[in-house]
Amino acid sequence: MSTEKSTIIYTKTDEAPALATYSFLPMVQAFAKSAGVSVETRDISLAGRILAHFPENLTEAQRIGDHLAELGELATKPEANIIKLPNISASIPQLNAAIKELQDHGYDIPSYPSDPKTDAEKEIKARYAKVLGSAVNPVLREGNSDRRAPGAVKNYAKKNPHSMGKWTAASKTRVATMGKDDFFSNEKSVTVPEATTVDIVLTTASGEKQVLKSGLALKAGEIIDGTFMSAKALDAFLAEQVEAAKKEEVLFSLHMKATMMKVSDPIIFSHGVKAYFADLIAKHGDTLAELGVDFKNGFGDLVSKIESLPADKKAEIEADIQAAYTSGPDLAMVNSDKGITNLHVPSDVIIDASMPAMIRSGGIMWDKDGKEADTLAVIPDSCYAGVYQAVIDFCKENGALDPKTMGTVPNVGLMAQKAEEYGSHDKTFEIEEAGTVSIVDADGNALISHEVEAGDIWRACQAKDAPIRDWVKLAVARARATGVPAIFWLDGDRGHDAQLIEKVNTYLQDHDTEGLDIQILPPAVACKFSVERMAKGLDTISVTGNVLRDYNTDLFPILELGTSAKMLSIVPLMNGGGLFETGAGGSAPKHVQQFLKENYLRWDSLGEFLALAVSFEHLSETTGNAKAKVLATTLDAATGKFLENDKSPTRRLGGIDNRGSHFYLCLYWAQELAAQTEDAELAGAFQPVADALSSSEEKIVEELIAAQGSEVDAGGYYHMDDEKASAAMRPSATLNSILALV
Ligand SMILES: NC(=O)C1=CN([C@@H]2O[C@H](COP(=O)(O)OP(=O)(O)OC[C@H]3O[C@@H](n4cnc5c(N)ncnc54)[C@H](OP(=O)(O)O)[C@@H]3O)[C@@H](O)[C@H]2O)C=CC1
Ligand SMILES: O=C(O)CCC(=O)C(=O)O
Ligand SMILES: [Mg+2]
Repeated sequence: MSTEKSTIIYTKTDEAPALATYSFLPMVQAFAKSAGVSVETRDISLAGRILAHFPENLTEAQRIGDHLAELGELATKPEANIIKLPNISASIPQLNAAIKELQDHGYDIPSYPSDPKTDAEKEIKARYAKVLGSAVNPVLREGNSDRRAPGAVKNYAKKNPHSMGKWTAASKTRVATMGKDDFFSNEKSVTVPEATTVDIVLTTASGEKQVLKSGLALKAGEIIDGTFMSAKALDAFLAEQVEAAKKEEVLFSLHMKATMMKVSDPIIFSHGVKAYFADLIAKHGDTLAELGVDFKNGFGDLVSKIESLPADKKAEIEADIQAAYTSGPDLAMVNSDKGITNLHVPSDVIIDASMPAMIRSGGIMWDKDGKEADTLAVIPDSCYAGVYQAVIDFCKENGALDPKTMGTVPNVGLMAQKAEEYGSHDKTFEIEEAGTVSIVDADGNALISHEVEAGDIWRACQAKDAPIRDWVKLAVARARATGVPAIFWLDGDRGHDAQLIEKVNTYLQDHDTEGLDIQILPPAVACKFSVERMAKGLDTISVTGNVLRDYNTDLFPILELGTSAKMLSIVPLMNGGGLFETGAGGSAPKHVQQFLKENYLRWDSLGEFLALAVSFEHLSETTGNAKAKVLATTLDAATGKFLENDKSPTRRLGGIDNRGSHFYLCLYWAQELAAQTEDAELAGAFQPVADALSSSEEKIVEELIAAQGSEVDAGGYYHMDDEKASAAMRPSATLNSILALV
């Protein structure tokens, strides 16, 4: 064991998790200090990432380093110990809002040039491209994913079940997917035996060769895929679904992952907007082109850009928008009070959370009047759509699942080194001219070729061999540790999965699988199998690729626990370090809105508590710091007590919120530390803290609750003012003074 400095990195992110950090981090730092552990922050918030890319525009005092790049490097080293809170994966509307706020705060950064003309503008756009979409997680995730609901959390959910909507056989909700001419059906995949370098080349009908990407290095044993979605087929499919939703009298809803699939999915989203507003766009095409409306940013781009039109022209378009709403099917709404539809902003409806939330609610979404209605959930590509249909079918047949009795479906996900679709951004292209796209190796051999037409979306993905081996190993380890069946969700009829299945079968032989139940099933079948077991109270590990890792770790937790924020989310880094993600959910923008309006933060930090305990434990193992081990076990015990006593934020003003829940965690943690007998020094140090917190309980809770009820100023949304936000999140003078003594 080395005796290197014990350091944990705690990330500064965005929105609700960032607010929670102002309250929770000082507590963590105070407790960690007693074990000689320093907890340092690094800023990977959207605002921080923007500023890091424009140092020359900023004063010395305004500059911040590229903390994301720094952590990306750290993640490849054995000493890495990083606690990662959810951050914004920005769409262009979010990026623009963050830039505007920073400019208003006196930061001289450039606006986002959506249509760059000069080289300078192109360079700015390229810098912003590094900030857009899911820019953080792929950099840090140098390991595969182990996400599960710990026993204490699962038991808490069984005892305190969240409400579930009713499901009946009469529900008209269903999933629509292409099933042909899409990424699933066109996928071709090969495993390269030796390391090589490939180019992606489009040969147009006239024989001209356009290199779309050159010098893509592949390692020996790496899987590479190529596939495309036909734009014509997509448009025909979407037009049919608009018709179908109207005919079936259900809401039209489109579910994409425009943040993580930041190249392909905004394009698909734009086709969705164009399908719904086809007549409007045909009629006003010239005006919209002049305005530079880009439907990849959603219908909201039109809504904001027509503001600059003369009043009569604007009114004409607005009337035609209303006509579109009247003649088309009702749209699922994101916010019916504000008239924001499912098609307004591509980052508002994110499939991993939107589909489970819809299923949890009994298959309903909300219409323009805020009324519940069944929905046609449009998921164009058919790689994974069948998973949701399988759950819907089950619920229609059997009624809603019951959180009091249902089993759990943890996940082991392949994601290291930008595996699969989530690593495809730099290899995804909207084809400009018909021809053949090929992946050509160093010897000039075409490994994969596709005939494409203009507008088709072509993409390549990679999955490296070492992460796949590691993933199989992790799956076997989890199956062994739990004795629960482990199902690989892989479809031999899909190009990529067929390659993966071969590797899985090979690498399983490296392990002792005697007595374990390990199966390989296509995703929809695996889902049906798992849900049927779940309903009987049985557990089943889902072992999946990167996309289903994302989908399943919201789908099952949202059904089981109400939210994926309560998940334990561990990324054992391949070089020995640990990345501990907090929960599996997003950053819940609506929590911030509520906080600013009424000084009440509903965010549940349970994910942070769980991550912190495993982080201390990992630290104790890698550095031999025995006190860190005591912090870990006492924190786990405190979290158990926290759940038992139900000290999570209540949902109403006047109950304890996020800050109150942090206080209780602190109290229980101090009590556990004082009571343990492993380390007398720690026990002695925390006895007075526990006593002080305990005797001041009433006063502290009163002070925390007294702060609620009125508007609060955090100094910003994307770029908060540390002093103001900290003051707002630490309103109990009594609690602060006790913490100062730790
Ligand atoms: N790892 C990461 O960094 C991730 C980041 N994101 C980012 O988060 C943002 C929003 O994402 P989206 O996927 O829509 O999810 P949300 O953050 O909106 O979460 C969905 C719902 O889950 C519940 N919820 C989530 N977290 C908590 C919590 N800690 N406490 C209580 N309830 C919670 C709430 O549901 P209810 O009100 O029904 O209880 C919430 O409305 C986006 O900017 C996205 O890019 C998203 C996923 C992961
Ligand atoms: O990186 C992102 O954009 C979101 C990540 C996510 O949803 C997940 O990891 O579950
Ligand atoms: Mg997710």
